[in-house]
Amino acid sequence: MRGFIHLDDFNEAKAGHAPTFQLSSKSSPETPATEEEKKDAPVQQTRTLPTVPDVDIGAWLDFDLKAPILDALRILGFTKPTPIQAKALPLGLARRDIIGAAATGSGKTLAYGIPILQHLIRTWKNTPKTTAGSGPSGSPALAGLILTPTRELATQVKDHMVALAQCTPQPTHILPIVGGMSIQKQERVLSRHPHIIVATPGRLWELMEGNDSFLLYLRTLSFLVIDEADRMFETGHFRELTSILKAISRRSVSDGGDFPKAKGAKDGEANLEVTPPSTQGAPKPPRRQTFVFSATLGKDFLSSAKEKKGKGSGSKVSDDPMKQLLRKVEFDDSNRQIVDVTVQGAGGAKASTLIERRVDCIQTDKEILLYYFLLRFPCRTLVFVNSIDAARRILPSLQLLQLPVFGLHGQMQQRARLRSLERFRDHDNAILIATDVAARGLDIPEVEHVIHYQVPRSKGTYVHRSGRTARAGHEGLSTIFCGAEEVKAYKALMGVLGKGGNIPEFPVDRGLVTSLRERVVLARKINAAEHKESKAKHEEDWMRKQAEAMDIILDESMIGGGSKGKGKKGWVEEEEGDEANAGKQLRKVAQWKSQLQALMGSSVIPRGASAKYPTSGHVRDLPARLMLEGNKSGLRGHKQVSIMEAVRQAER
Ligand SMILES: Nc1ncnc2c1ncn2[C@@H]1O[C@H](COP(=O)(O)OP(=O)(O)OP(=O)(O)O)[C@@H](O)[C@H]1O
Repeated sequence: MRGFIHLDDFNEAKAGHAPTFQLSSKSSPETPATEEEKKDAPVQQTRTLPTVPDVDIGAWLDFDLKAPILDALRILGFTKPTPIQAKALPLGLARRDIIGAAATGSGKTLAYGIPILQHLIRTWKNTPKTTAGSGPSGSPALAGLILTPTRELATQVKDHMVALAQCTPQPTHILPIVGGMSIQKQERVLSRHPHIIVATPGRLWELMEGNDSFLLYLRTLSFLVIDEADRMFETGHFRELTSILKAISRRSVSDGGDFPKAKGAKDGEANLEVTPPSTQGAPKPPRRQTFVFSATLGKDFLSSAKEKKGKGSGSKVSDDPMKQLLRKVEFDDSNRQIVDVTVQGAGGAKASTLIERRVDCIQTDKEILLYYFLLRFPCRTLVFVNSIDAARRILPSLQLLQLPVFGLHGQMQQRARLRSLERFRDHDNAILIATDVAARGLDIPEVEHVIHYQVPRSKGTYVHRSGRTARAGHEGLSTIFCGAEEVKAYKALMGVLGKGGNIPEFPVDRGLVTSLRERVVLARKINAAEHKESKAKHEEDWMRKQAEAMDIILDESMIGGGSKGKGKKGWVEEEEGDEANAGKQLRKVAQWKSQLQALMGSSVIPRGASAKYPTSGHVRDLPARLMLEGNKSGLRGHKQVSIMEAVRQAER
C-alpha cells in the first residue's frame, strides 16, 4: 500500500524545521504487482525533509519561486542567481521557449531545471491523469524530459535536479535513462511514470520503439530540454534525436502523421511499432515549453535563431547541424527567446575565471611533460586525449609511476566509467585520463587543472574540455600541450578562438623535466612489454575458445608466438627457444621494475645540479627541489606551490 504527501501538509512546514511527513491515506493509485516491481517502485513511507539553514537568499525572491525550491537553494548555499539564471528564469517561469547560451560552469542546469520544478509543484494537485495510467504520486503527466549527449552528464543532471527537489513535499521522481544499465529495469521503473526523465537519446529511443503507452506518456510532456544542443545535433546522436523529436511531436498528434518508421518497415507500410498511439479521448496534451541550451551555440546560430522566430523554422534543407536543430525542434512559442550571456568573440563561451596556457614540446616528450605537471603540481587534474588508444597507453604508465590516476572512455563498461568518476571526485589530487566523453557538462568540484594532451580537433571541444575547470566562479587553469607536428592544428584553433594566434606559455622547468625522463622511459618500457604479453595471451585465449566452440582441435603451432614449426629446427627446439625468450623477457621486465622502484625511492635532482652541493647549483630553488621525492603524492617535505600560484609567479 502506498501513500503520498500532499501540498496541504507541506504548507505547514516552515524553513528551519525538519518535518517528517506521515503516510497520507489519500490516493494509492497503483500497487506494485510483483516482488520485483515492489523493489523498483519509488515508494517512500515517510518523507523526512532536510533541515534548512538560515541563509539569506533575498536575490531569488523576485522570481516568486515556490517554498520547496527556495529551501533547496538555501541548503545548496546558492545565495544569488548566476547571470544566465537571472536572465532565463523570468522567461522560463513565464512559459516562454528559450534558446540559451552561457559560459561553461555558469549554472545552465538550474536555469532550465527551476522552471520545470516550479511547474511540477504548482500543478501537483490538479494535474490530470494520463490515459496511460498515473504517475508514482498518483498524478502527473510527464513534467520534463531532459536530453543530454552522454550518460555521465545525464546522471549528473539527474543528481542536480534531485538536489533541487529535495524539499518538495511529495517525493519527486527523477529517472535517468541511459545506456549500459538494465533495459528491463528501466522499462519497469518507467511504467511507474516518473515526473522528470533525464536521458541520452540512444537508450530513450530504444525504449520508445514499439511501446505505445510510453509514447503516450512522453506526449504529455510539459518541458523539453535539449542540453549541449550543438553536440546533440552532431553525428552520433542525430538519428535517434530526430526520431524522438518526431515521435513526441505535438503536430503529429493532430495530423496523425510524420511518424518515424518501425525497424524494417518499407515505404508505404504501416509503421507498426511507432504508429502514433490513438489519442482519442486522451486529454489535449499540455502546452509544451522547449529549452535549448549550450555554451557553444555560436554567433551564426544565435543570429539565425533570432531571425527565424516561429514554429519550426526555415524551409531550406541544410547540412549544418545547428540549422537542422532549428528546423527539427518544434517551438510552440511563436516568440521564442534568445538568452545569450556569453561575450561573443574572444572565446566568450569560456568562464572569465579560466586561465589558459600552452606548452610547446616534441611529441615523444609529452608523457614526460605530463608526469612533470602531475608530480610538480598535484591537484585534481583532468587530462584529455584525442583517442581511446592514447588513454589506454598513458594510464598504465602513470599507474606504474604510482600516481592516483583513473581512466574514462567510451569503451569502458558503464559501471567502470561511473566508478572512475567517483574516485576522481573523492580523491583530492586524483588524475583522470579521459576522451571527449568527459568534455561536456561534467561538473566535478575543484578540478584545478585541465590538460589538453593533444590539440583538440575543434573550438567546441577546446571550450568544453577547458570548461571542466574554472566553474561556478572558481579559478582554474587549462594547459594545451602542443607537439611539433601539431603546430598547424594549434594555429587553426587559435584562429577560430580569436586569440590572434596565441596563448601564453607556461614556464616549465626543463631541467626537472629531463631528470624525470628515466622514470617515464622505464615505465613506458614495462607498460609496452606487459601490454604485448597480455595481447598475445588474449589472442591465444580467443583462438582456443573459437576452436572449442567449433569443436576442432587447434594446431598448437599456430599459437604461442607464431614462430613454432616454421623454422629450420625441429619444433621441440623451437618451443624451448620460445620459452627461453619468454623467460628472458620476463627477467628483463622484472629488472626494469626494480630499477623503477629504486628510482621512485630516490630524490629527483634537476639536471645540471649537484646533489653533493645543493646550494651551488645555478638552478633557483634547488634545495627545495632536491626534496622532490618519488612517492605517491609526488612532493614530500617540499614547500608546495599550487599550479595557480606558479602561473602568477611567472607573471610577476
Ligand atoms: N546560483 C548559483 N550559485 C552558486 N553556484 C551555482 C549556482 N547555480 C549553479 N551553481 C553551481 O555551478 C556549477 C556549474 O553549474 P552547471 O553544471 O549547471 O553549469 P553549466 O553552465 O551547465 O556548465 P556546462 O556548460 O559545463 O555544462 C555547479 O556546481 C552548480 O551546482
